[in-house]
Amino acid sequence: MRVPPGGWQDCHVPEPTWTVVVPVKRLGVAKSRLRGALPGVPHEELALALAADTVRAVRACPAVARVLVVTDDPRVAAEATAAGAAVAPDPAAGLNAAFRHGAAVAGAGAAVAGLTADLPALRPADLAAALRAVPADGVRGFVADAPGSGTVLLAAPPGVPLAPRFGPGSAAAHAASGALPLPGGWPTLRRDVDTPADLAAAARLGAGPRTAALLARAGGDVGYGAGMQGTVATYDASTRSGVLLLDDGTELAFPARAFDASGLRLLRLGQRVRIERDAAGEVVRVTLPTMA
Ligand SMILES: Nc1nc2c(ncn2[C@@H]2O[C@H](COP(=O)(O)OP(=O)(O)OP(=O)(O)O)[C@@H](O)[C@H]2O)c(=O)[nH]1
Ligand SMILES: C=C(OP(=O)(O)O)C(=O)O
Repeated sequence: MRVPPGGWQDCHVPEPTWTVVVPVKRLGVAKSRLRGALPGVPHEELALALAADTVRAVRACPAVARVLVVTDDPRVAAEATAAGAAVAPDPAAGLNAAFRHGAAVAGAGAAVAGLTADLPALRPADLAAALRAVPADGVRGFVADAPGSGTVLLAAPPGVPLAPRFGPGSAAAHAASGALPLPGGWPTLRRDVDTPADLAAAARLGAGPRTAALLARAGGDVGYGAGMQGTVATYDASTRSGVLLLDDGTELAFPARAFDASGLRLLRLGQRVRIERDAAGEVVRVTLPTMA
């Protein structure tokens, strides 16, 4: 038997090649639950790194023919283009509209998968295995996130509308709409990053280079904001709540219980404070930097 010109790999039946749609919010409003997760790192840098690592892994996935980033953010668009992805404008009507628009740009005959842009530990092999597990018989497949309630991937074979139902409780919504939950482990695919605790989990799995560089810049720890500082922008003594201004210029609301936990009797506007947050990103304590 003669070896084909490209070697024996030329004998493989070509696998379906997917167009992967990756929507990314404007960086200033993206990933709000992660604000302050990495002390000393501007929030937009972190949101950009999460998306850049996600897109990089998708580009490196052998089952993927094309990556389409749906965004209105100029920095995200520039990075996506440099990474070899196509960019489509955000219809500015929410996440599902962004997915639908990406699927429409991909074309009716394409195999289209929608993927969230917050998967910094994603390995191309996990994504390839999930895409290969999508049945070819007209049924959509989806992959739930690690907690099980959300969705990280929704994939529709050619000719099947993507019909995305992302948002709170999306795993149940996708199942109810007839999509099959894909059963693999794929830990780096399921590890979406919404909170500081998720970021720490992604770091343990092995974050991509952009996110890893920011983790290193922050000293290697996701501190849940411990050690983070800011100033008091507003304080309402009647509700004991207010808004803090972080050093990167972003605002963070704090509830009464965070003030109550401080033992302070009042806060002054412009006062410098130390901020402690829990693993979900909520402010749990506001103290003076001099307090133990
Ligand atoms: N293009 C686009 N992307 C979106 C939109 N809403 C959410 N996304 C992206 O969808 C992915 C999953 O959304 P979420 O996990 O809720 O992220 P998020 O809304 O940035 O984060 P939070 O502010 O913490 O809720 C993220 O990668 C977002 O960038 C939207 O309206 N347009
Ligand atoms: C939008 C979603 O993401 P998250 O729950 O991560 O915000 C979703 O799971 O559908």
